[in-house]
Amino acid sequence: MFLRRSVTLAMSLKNYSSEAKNLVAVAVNNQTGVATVTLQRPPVNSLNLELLNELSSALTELEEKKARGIILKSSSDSVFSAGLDIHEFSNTEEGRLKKFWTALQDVWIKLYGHSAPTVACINGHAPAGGCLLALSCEYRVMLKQKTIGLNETKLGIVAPLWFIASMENVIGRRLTELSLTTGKMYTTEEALKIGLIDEIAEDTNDAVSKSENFLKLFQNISPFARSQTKKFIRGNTVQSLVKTREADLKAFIDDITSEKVQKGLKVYMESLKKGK
Ligand SMILES: CCCCC/C=C\C/C=C\CC/C=C/CC(=O)SCCNC(=O)CCNC(=O)[C@H](O)C(C)(C)COP(=O)(O)OP(=O)(O)OC[C@H]1O[C@@H](n2cnc3c(N)ncnc32)[C@H](O)[C@@H]1OP(=O)(O)O
Repeated sequence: MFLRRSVTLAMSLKNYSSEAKNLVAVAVNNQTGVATVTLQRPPVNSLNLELLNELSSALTELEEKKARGIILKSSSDSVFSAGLDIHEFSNTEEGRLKKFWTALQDVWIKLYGHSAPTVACINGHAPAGGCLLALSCEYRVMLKQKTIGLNETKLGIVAPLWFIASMENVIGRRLTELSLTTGKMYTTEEALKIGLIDEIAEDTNDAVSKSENFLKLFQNISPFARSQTKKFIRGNTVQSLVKTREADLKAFIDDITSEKVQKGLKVYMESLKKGK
């Protein structure tokens, strides 16, 4: 059993916030060193700039404090995350769109390449950016009767290459192509069948317990050997974004601010409201 450093043990329960509201809560189990990171932005945990900034800070701190595992979950049993907050796409505040996309890039780079083993406890629906967060983890446990997928084409937008790579590295190129071009949302049972998720859970307690069981696999593995191996496997995917961040940001801003995409998003948001 490899012991954790005492500095990690000092970290118990902490909320991260740049505002009065806490959109991400982090609780570390002092016995195991496993951190549970909970997204808590009702009603649907849509990812806005503030939430992404908090998540990014939490991931940095868990890297510095050498967390022994990370479980990413939602405070709601209905939605894991509805993906990017669509209101951010029409935000006209100067520089915010740039900050928003940069924060998303930061979160993905940190989560995808984190030294700690990571599990997505998908205790709710996980469309688009919600699916991206889950795909960035090493293992996925999902509640039954939910949905998951990269549905960007349904909104008339194009998933960037790093979204595609995240999916392709889990389910392979052929299924990724089919899934993304059709904007397919998979049910939990379908997702298990194609390997998009690893386990199905009855409820959130069961999902957390299954996530913890996955992390126990590493109890007797050297953290250095494990994280270095992960780096070898994931390094190229992370670097492909790190090296092209500016071009990726420009492509996002050009695409999302185009008249055609803005019109499509407006129609999509209206259809979401009508769906009630
Ligand atoms: C050409 C070269 C291009 C190069 C490429 C470069 C860049 C590409 C450009 C852009 C890429 C951008 C990538 C985007 C990824 C995303 O994540 S986009 C977001 C996609 N998300 C969705 O489609 C999810 C939509 N939501 C739902 O399906 C449902 O809400 C739900 C999650 C299944 C939950 O259902 P439930 O019934 O519980 O809740 P409601 O539907 O009633 O929703 C409650 C409330 O929340 C609002 N809402 C839902 N989702 C979002 C969201 N994503 N953002 C903001 N707001 C959201 C919904 O409208 C309701 O609001 P209310 O009516 O005011 O109560």
